[in-house]
Amino acid sequence: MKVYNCKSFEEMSLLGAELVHAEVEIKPDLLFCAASGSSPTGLYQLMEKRHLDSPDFFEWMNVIKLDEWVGLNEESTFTSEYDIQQKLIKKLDIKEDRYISFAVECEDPELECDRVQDKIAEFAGIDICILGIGINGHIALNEPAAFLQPDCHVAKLHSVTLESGMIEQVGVPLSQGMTLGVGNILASKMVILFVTGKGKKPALDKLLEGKIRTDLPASLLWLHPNAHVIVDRKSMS
Ligand SMILES: O=C1O[C@H](COP(=O)(O)O)[C@@H](O)[C@H](O)[C@H]1O
Repeated sequence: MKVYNCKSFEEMSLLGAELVHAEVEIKPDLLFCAASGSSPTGLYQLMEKRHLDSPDFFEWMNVIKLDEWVGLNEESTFTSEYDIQQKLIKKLDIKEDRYISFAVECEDPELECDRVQDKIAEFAGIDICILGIGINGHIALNEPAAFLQPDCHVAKLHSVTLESGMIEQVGVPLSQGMTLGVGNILASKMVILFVTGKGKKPALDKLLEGKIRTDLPASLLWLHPNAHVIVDRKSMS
């Protein structure tokens, strides 16, 4: 795992964009896993800029959504779907047949996770996995626990996640999410974790201890040969 200390959110995002763009140049039809939330926002803006400069740069890229809340409806602006559609899919003109996504409204979330797991297998895995870190050290919705799950699964949300600002605004009680598992993340050819935002310093400090622990799911990235942890130091103070 390689750790980069950046002076600002902008520097962090620029470094992430350099890594992503270099991979897309080599493999234009790669499978890109997109996290929702605020951490990758700068990266997505730089990808949009690249798309505006070279409209065919992302033409063959495939995208998969990292996670989704269970219990929201398609009209909600709090879904990961809404976030990723607005920041990435629409901005890069990603075609529907190049986008894999946990459906927001599904009768059986477990079956939906199986469907997404099969889709990943069809692609022989993810090429680039973009992650943010939760205040409690979660990656995607793999929450701190005694055991972590390798494949796509329905996750019970941790109390710290439930207390996060966004969930409190949703207005409906949430308790679960659909998420890629830690096996899907670790099997990705490249992982980029953005560490930025208020309240993330304790999780970062624990991560940098270098111990692999299931109560800090991000620490599993120490096992990955091509994981890039990009820290916005300004937001850590
Ligand atoms: O709960 C979640 O949090 C992380 C981090 O969110 P951010 O807004 O601080 O970037 C996010 O990456 C993850 O997808 C989401 O499920």
